[in-house]
Amino acid sequence: MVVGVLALQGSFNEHIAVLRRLGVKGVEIKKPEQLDNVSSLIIPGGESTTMAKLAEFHKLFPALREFVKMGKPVWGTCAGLIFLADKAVGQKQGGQELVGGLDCTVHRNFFGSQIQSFEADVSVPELASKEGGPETFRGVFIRAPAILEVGPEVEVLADYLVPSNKVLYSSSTVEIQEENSTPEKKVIVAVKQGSLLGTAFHPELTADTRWHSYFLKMAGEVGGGASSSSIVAVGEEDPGLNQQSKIDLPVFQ
Ligand SMILES: NC(=O)CC[C@H](N)C(=O)O
Repeated sequence: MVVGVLALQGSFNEHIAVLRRLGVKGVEIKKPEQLDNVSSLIIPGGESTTMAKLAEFHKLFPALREFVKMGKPVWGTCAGLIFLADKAVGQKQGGQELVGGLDCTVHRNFFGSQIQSFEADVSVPELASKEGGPETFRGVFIRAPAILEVGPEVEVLADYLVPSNKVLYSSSTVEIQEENSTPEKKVIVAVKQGSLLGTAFHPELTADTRWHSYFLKMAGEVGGGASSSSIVAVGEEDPGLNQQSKIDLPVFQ
């Protein structure tokens, strides 16, 4: 099984490294025609406005939209999630082009600016039921988006209770605070809609490979390309992963 990883900008190398650890080849996608050689795609985190400009320059948008429309599995992480959303708010002036397909509205910098990036455990019941392991996942949120609204077809896979000490100060989030009288707010940070998966955080920056494994199974079901034996289950065959709860950010190895 070969998984495409959009390699215009951002953490594509880290995704390819995780795939390698799971015994799966990840190939860089930089041009529209390269999408013909893969049956699933990861759109990494990075900076969505820059990524959109590069995608436009390389004439990738029509091919990416076609890929999504054909029902091929696509996973967007962070900026990738923004790319996949039907609607994004908090965009730079003039907005930015989106691939779309995922029936949701995201706030581009929901948690504030770069220095308000953080790590937190998010609740992941569906992931734990499919992949085993703990009911929480260590989310690395780097100037992360959040999902504000989802359509009826969208399954919520993870949410995060924003604690009161993380009340946000940046101008991009002021309107969110004003709308809510209580400072605590449960926000959606991972969703699935058919063959589309979106996470607001960066699973490729942790040692826990369950989201990758989950996506590979989605890709296998649609493309018939992944046998479950080609996917290393977390905590089973890789002894290093038994220590995953102790490892926060070793990441790119
Ligand atoms: N880590 C990320 O991918 C950050 C995404 C960023 N908020 C954006 O607008 O693109």
